[in-house]
Formats: sequence, C-alpha cells, structure tokens
Amino acid sequence: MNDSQPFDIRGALIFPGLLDREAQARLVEQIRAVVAAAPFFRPVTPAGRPLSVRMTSAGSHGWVSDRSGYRYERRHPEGMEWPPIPSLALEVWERAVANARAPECCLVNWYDAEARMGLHQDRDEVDFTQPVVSISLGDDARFRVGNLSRGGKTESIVLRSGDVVVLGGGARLVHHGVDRIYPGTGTLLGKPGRINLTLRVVT
Ligand SMILES: O=C(O)CCC(=O)C(=O)O
Ligand SMILES: [Fe+2]
Repeated sequence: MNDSQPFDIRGALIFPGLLDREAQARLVEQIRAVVAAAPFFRPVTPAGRPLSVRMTSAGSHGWVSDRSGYRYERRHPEGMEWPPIPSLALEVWERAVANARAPECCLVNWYDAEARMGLHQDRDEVDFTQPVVSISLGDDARFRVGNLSRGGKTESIVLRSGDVVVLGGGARLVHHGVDRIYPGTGTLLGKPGRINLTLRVVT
C-alpha cells in the first residue's frame, strides 16, 4: 500500500491511490474468490425497480434489497453464507480508520458500462458513529457528494482504481452517488467495468 495524504470533499475523506497496483491486483483475486462463493445478483428496490449495479457481499452480514426493503441479511438470496471479508480489504480498513470497530460487511458492487448509483445515504446500519470505507477498482468513476439532508449543492470528483473514500464523523450520513463510470479507463480488470467495495459496521 502507498502513503496517501487524504483530502476532504464536503466532509468525505479521499485517500488517492492508497492501494498500489500490486495490492489492487491481489484484492481483485480475493474478490474473485468471494464472487465464486457468493455470486453477483441484481437487487430490486422496494418499489420493484432493478438496480443497475450488481452486488454481493462478504462478512457476517450482507446487504440485500427486494420488495421487503433494504436490509442486512446473514445469507445470500440463494441461501449460502457470505464468504469471509478479503484480508486486503481488512488491511485497508486498518489503514484508513484504525480506531473503528471491525467491519461486518464488505459490499461488493459491480458497475458495467451503463451502471450508476443515485444520490443516497448509507443508513441501513445501526451505529452511525462507525465509518464506511469505500475502495475503487477498475474503471474511473464520477463520484458525487451532497449534503446531510436531501437537495442543495453537490460536488463531484473522479475516483480512480486504488482510491479510498471514508464517510465518517459528521459526514457519515452525507448523500453520495456515482454519476457514471468511464468504460475502458482502467486496465486492472481486463475488461470494462468497475468494482467498488464498501466496508461497514452493521450492528
Ligand atoms: O461505488 C461507489 O463509489 C459508492 C458505492 C456506494 O455508495 C454504496 O455502495 O453504498
Ligand atoms: Fe453508499
């Protein structure tokens, strides 16, 4: 991993290039093992709309969404337990938020060329004193940060492979989203697309 001085965008802390290329490649291998054990699925909003992002999880809890709502579950929708959180993701957590509790969920998001994620808060967890740590791999993405309440001014930055974002402290519940990815800008995955990991304390 690299030394990386964080900068602040509307309270979100960005660590540019925290993962060097070798760490990124090792983490991708660990994610492939997660996906082999717990395949990607496409969650549906409570209103019945499929998300454009495909997801799976690692850890004691995984994030799911369907007609019954957004929530964490102990099992994948197909019934298996979630695999363990990749060791390299745990190392990133230690580097970025050393004093936090241990993460219980590593949500794995897969963005194909058309996928995006609208502005939202991460608020399905119980303890908002605990941060969320996000790791970007593969293609560049335009990441947007807004406010604690809906609406108002927003700012965006491009996240690149190896960048890490921390939503913590007073910015734990800030609205954020991904406007788009830039297909083919990354060479890590061998095909267009972006992986994002978010590590969360759930209980
Ligand atoms: O893909 C990203 O950079 C953000 C993902 C995110 O906000 C989420 O999974 O809740
Ligand atoms: Fe989020």
